[in-house]
Formats: sequence, structure tokens, C-alpha cells
Amino acid sequence: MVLDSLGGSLRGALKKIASASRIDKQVVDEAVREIQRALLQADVNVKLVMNLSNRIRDRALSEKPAPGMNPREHVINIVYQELINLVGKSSPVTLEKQTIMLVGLQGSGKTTTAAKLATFFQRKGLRSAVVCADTFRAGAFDQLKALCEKQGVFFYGEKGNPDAPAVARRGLEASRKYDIVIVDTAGRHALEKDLIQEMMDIDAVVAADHKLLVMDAALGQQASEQAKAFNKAVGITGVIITKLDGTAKGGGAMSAVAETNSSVAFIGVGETPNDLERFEADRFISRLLGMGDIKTLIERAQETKVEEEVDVEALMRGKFTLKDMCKQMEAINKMGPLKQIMQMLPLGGMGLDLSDQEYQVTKDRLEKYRVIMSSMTEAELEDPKIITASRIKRISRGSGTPPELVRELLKSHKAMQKALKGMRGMNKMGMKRMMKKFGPMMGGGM
Ligand SMILES: Nc1nc2c(ncn2[C@@H]2O[C@H](COP(=O)(O)OP(=O)(O)OP(=O)(O)O)[C@@H](O)[C@H]2O)c(=O)[nH]1
Repeated sequence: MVLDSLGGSLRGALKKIASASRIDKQVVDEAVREIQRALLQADVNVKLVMNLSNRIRDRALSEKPAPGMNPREHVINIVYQELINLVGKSSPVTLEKQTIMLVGLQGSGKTTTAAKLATFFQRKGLRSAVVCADTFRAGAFDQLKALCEKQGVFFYGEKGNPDAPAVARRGLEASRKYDIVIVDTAGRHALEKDLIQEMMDIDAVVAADHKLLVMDAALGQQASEQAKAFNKAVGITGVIITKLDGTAKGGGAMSAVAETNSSVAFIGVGETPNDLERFEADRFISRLLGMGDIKTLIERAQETKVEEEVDVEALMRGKFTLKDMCKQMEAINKMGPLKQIMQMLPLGGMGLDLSDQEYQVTKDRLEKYRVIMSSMTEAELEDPKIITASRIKRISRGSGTPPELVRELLKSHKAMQKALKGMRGMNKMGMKRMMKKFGPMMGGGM
């Protein structure tokens, strides 16, 4: 896996938090120290590491957990958020028709990346063309042509013609009917005058929607200097970090890019044409931290506590507040495979026979519900019956969601409440046994 050792050390720190009997200064300090060690080893800049450590420490000890979150999850969530901040914004490159110009120094993996990028867009259903405007390196033409042909990508180049802007112009004309045009430019050993001039001349012809700088992850924190220099010379719109699979310094390169206010657009994670991923900060950090594993761990640690945390008596009386529902939804979201959970649950109103796509919609919907609930008052969460039409309007405005969605949430709550009432026939032991099994979904914290 990409950034294996960094991921391993960070997961180690999170596991300690997840299994701590209580969260206090000592636990937080220890975890922060481990995170620091891991990031410094990945060549993240000391100043960035210190800022991140201070923020985690301050927030973990001062912020209150969100509703439905226990203190352990709360701290883990803070670490997760701060790491996302560290690697910065997600890819600025969208799946639209566009022209992309690749720039970078020699050896960065630019040529391979041009073919990978075309393959990426082809897989997304966008017809891609590659123009070889690298007229400097003798082997570039043949290398890129062979890679493109193998991938069924349209290729344009003029072997032996040193006039890169002219080749780029004709390449663009030849690629008119394609959705994506990728223009590969020449690299040099350093960012010298010649290279800057050539990039500017090509750009004047291409007028690219994106100018992406290709950089080797092994640069570590030096990536920031290079990104700044290219930005100053030609104005880049994002960075592609290659060879993230082959170095321990990738974390340094990614955070260095974020620090320059540029964003990582794609990451190269191997040598095959499919080994290029569009960069999404939250997904990347989730994977790095193995959030799935961490959640399982928390669940296991909490399983035994479910019985104490659920107010079984209140539920038996049919008391099921919006807060309970919020807790329940948080728990469902954290439990991973939503489909499995949905199939186990008698959730009235949500339906049981949903396709994968519909499950995804449901998950997104749950997230919106959470936003809506955060715009409600305590009293409204406790007793949703008091939510009148004018309150719906206010909540809708406050949460930036349409009023229909607020109404839909209230309807879902009613349906769940009804389903719970239906279970009141069960005896208390039966209910407790069920709580233990499905606790988190029945309103118990995890
Ligand atoms: N493991 C791994 N290797 C990569 C990755 N991206 C590129 N490479 C390899 O890096 C080497 C150099 O890449 P080239 O594409 O030739 O790039 P370059 O030397 O920058 O070429 P120019 O800049 O066009 O002169 C090749 O052997 C690629 O297979 C990656 O994400 N992972």
C-alpha cells in the first residue's frame, strides 16, 4: 500500500486512543508524540508537524464531542481532520472536457504520467488524446507513442521536429474531437531559462485549462520549493505526485504541496497505466488511517458498554428523540457497510430492498440529516413534535438545506419511532439482548 510505514505508525497511535480507558492529557500527549514521529519520518516539515500537534492537543482537550460521539471517537476524528488539513485540498481537476499541460523536471515520471492520465479519463468515459510536445528528450516520442497505442489513446507527435510550440499547435488541431487533450512538455535537469521560455511558448498556443506540475514523491519536503518555483515561472494549477508507492517521503511531498497553496491533483501509485488516482484528501487519509479497522476496534471496545448507555426503559416507553435518531445515524455511518446494517434493521421508511446506488444516496442523505439536526435547538431535538412550519423554515435556512428535506427527516423519525413502538411487545430481557447485538443502531452510543 502507498505510504505503508506512515500509515502503520499513524494507525498505531489511533489504536492507542481507541483502546484507552479514558481520554486525558497523558493519552493525548502520547498519541501526539507518536504522530509527530511518524510525520517527521515521512519528511513532513517540522513547523507543519508542530502546528498540527498543537492543534490536535488543543482541540482534543478543549472541544466537546459532537452528539453521538464518545471522547475516543472525538479525538480520532480530530486527528483525521487535522491530517486532511495537512495534505490540503482535493484535486482541482474535474471530469469535464479540458486541455491539460504537463510540466516538470526530467525524471519526474512525466511521460509515463501523460499516458496514465489519458487512461484515467478513458476509464471515466472521456475520449482522450496525448500530444508529445517534448521535443527535447530523444526517446520521449517513441516512449509516449508506445504507451498510448497500448492503451488505445490517440497520440500526436512529430519525431525529429524540435519546434515544440508548433508541434503543440498541430497536435491540438488533430485532437479537436477528443474530450481531453494532454500535452506533454519537455523536462530539464533544472528550472532554467530555456525551459521556462519553452513552457511559456507552448502555453501561449495551448491555453491549457490546467497546468499540472509532475513531481517525484521522493523529493519530500523539497517539493514545496519546486512547486513555488514552477508556479512563479508558469503558474501551475495543481501537482501530480508520482512514485508514491516507492518512497517513505511521500507524506512530506504532499504536505509541502498543500503548504504552497497549490493542491495535489493526482497521485502516481505504481508503474502500470492504471496506477494513477485522482486525489481526494478525505478518502486518502481514511485509507491511510485504515478508518474501517479503527471503527471495528472502537465497536469492539464499546460492545460491552452498550447495555449501560442505552436507556432501555425509555425506549420501551416509546421515547425516541431526534437526538436518539442522530446518535443512531452517527453509529450507522460509522459502522461501515451500510447495506449489511440496513438489511438487519427494521427501519420503517427507508426500505430494505435498495440497490447499491440507492444505498449510496441513503448514506449521503444521512449526512444531510446530520447537518439539519445541527441547526435544531435542544428542545426540538428532544421533542420534534414542537417543530412547526415556521421552525422548519428556520432550520432549513440555518442548515442550507431545502425545507422538504427537513420534513422528510421528521417523517423518517416518526417512522423509526413507530417501528420501535412495534417492538414494545418484547420482554425486557429480549430487548436488552437485542440492544447488545444491534445496540449502536438502537440509539446507544458506541
Ligand atoms: N513505481 C512507480 N514508478 C513510476 C511512477 N510514475 C513513473 N514511474 C517510473 O519512473 C520512470 C521515469 O518516468 P518517465 O515517464 O520516463 O518520466 P521522465 O523521466 O520524467 O520523462 P521526461 O520528463 O518526459 O523526460 C519510469 O521508469 C516510470 O515507469 C509511479 O507512480 N510509480
